[in-house]
Amino acid sequence: MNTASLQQNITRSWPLPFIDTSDATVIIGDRSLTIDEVASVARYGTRASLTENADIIKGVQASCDYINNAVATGQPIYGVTSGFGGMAHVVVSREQAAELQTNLIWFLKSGAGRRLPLADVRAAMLLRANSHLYGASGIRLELIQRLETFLNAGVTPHVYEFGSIGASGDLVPLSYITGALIGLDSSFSVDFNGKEMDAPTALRQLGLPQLQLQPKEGLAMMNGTSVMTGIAANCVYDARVLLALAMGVHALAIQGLCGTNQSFHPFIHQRKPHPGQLWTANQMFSLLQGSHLIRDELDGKHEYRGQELIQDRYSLRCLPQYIGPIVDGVLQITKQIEVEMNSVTDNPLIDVENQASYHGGNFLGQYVGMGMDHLRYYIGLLAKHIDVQIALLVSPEFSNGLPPSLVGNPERKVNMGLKGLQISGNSIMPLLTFYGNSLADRFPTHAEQFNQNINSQGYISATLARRSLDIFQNYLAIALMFGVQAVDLRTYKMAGHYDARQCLSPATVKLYTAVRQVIGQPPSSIRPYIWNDNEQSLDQHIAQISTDIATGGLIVQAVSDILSSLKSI
Ligand SMILES: N[C@@H](Cc1ccc(C(F)(F)F)cc1)C(=O)O
Repeated sequence: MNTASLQQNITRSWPLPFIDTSDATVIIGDRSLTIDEVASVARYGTRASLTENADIIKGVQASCDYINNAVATGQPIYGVTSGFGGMAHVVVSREQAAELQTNLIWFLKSGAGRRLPLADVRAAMLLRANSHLYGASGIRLELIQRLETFLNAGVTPHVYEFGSIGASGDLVPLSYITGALIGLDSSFSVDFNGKEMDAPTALRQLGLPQLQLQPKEGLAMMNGTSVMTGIAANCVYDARVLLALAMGVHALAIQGLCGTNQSFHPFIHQRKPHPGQLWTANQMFSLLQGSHLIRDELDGKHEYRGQELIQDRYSLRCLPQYIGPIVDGVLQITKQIEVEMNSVTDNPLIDVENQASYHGGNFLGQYVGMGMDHLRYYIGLLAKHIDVQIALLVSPEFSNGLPPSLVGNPERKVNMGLKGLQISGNSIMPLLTFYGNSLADRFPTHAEQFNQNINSQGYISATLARRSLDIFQNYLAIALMFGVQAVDLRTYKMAGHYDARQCLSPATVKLYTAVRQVIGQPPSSIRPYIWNDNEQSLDQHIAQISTDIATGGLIVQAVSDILSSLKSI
């Protein structure tokens, strides 16, 4: 497929510098998928192939045989020989069993708003196929193969951003995927490698016939959490990258503030050994190692420093205790999303071995809803912490001697330094904590004739997480600019020149240099990043850094060690 055009059309594309996608194929069905694999197929066009394992394929067929037999013998099974939801008492005849499934697509075709990013729809298709290969859904291999064909050919159905309450999974969003997959009608449309077209035309171009749904197949396709889980998987991937970057930002800020490394001493953290706290302290310890800009007090010394406090303020000293629970929380979400990705999420489920089917509710997306609620909450907390580090940096009372608002050249009296940049950041931080509000607890209790009277709102929660991550990316760009200017000015105070590379810890030189490179302003010993206010456009720098982060560029690569270590906790 033409991945270049796919990437252009993905609203936000994040190349994956840490995944080797060269001649890789993600096999679906043999074993559990990982978040990296989902992101790799969804964003970068890595091939996805259905397993060839004969037992799995037999299982899929056996679940269809079970359904066909149940219909032929007139057994009462929800959604196969009955109406849907709050109308599940209606008996549907054998003759109408197929029509019931196609009709499901039609009445669910009620999405609203903008379109979902293509990468999220691709993740959803991959996960739907994965779920169906467990052989508990009663759906033909031929339909599952269509998901594979669409993915590998770069054909992505258009899906709306509104429509799911995350209860019967994502009924409305999945109706668009199903309608396109079978070529139901020209009102279903797709992106075909960057070209918009109606679904029947896309099928013709793929050389595929339109398909009639058979009993249970519509329900199997639409009754599930795959869309919200696909969005969530992409979001978790991004959140881990941004968490690693936030650690890099703090390491620059601590050096800019001439903080101590004593607060990260292993002795302290081994006595309160939460995994996230230990990881954070250990990372910060390494990130500051070898720095000439900090107070190196690992030997336990601490001295009076005039008007400066004998120990650092909480945003520095308690950093591991503050970020630790966020790290633990992100890891917990990662695990839960991975379980959801590798689950069968429809209803009823068919137990081929015992020739039985069970009515249940695996489609309820509460793990995703709560997970994405928490993810946004954690992003808000991370942003708030960075906001206070910036506030310390610009205030001479708290910055250990940096100029007010980090003005570069104090001789030019009209220079006001980074005031505007701080205000811009201050406009973003409250939005991120606002996005940290929960949605899962605000469900409509009366949904669908009181049948779906508890629901997760997981789909919208996941789309909000996507938005929050996009905003956070801009915020981190601003924070990095503060970090770079602060370490330049600190270098001047400590060493009499502005080239921070000579004084920073080796682990943060990489990040510092990457930012300088991205904004096209190499480090210099004779001037800091910002000397006079009128010598650069800060908004352009924010945009350049944000784009680099969004595309997994130099800046993200500069924190790859932190990211890998996060994945191995
Ligand atoms: N998740 C439900 C299936 C279901 C429920 C409702 C509707 C609709 F569209 F009528 F509202 C469709 C499918 C169940 O398995 O119990």
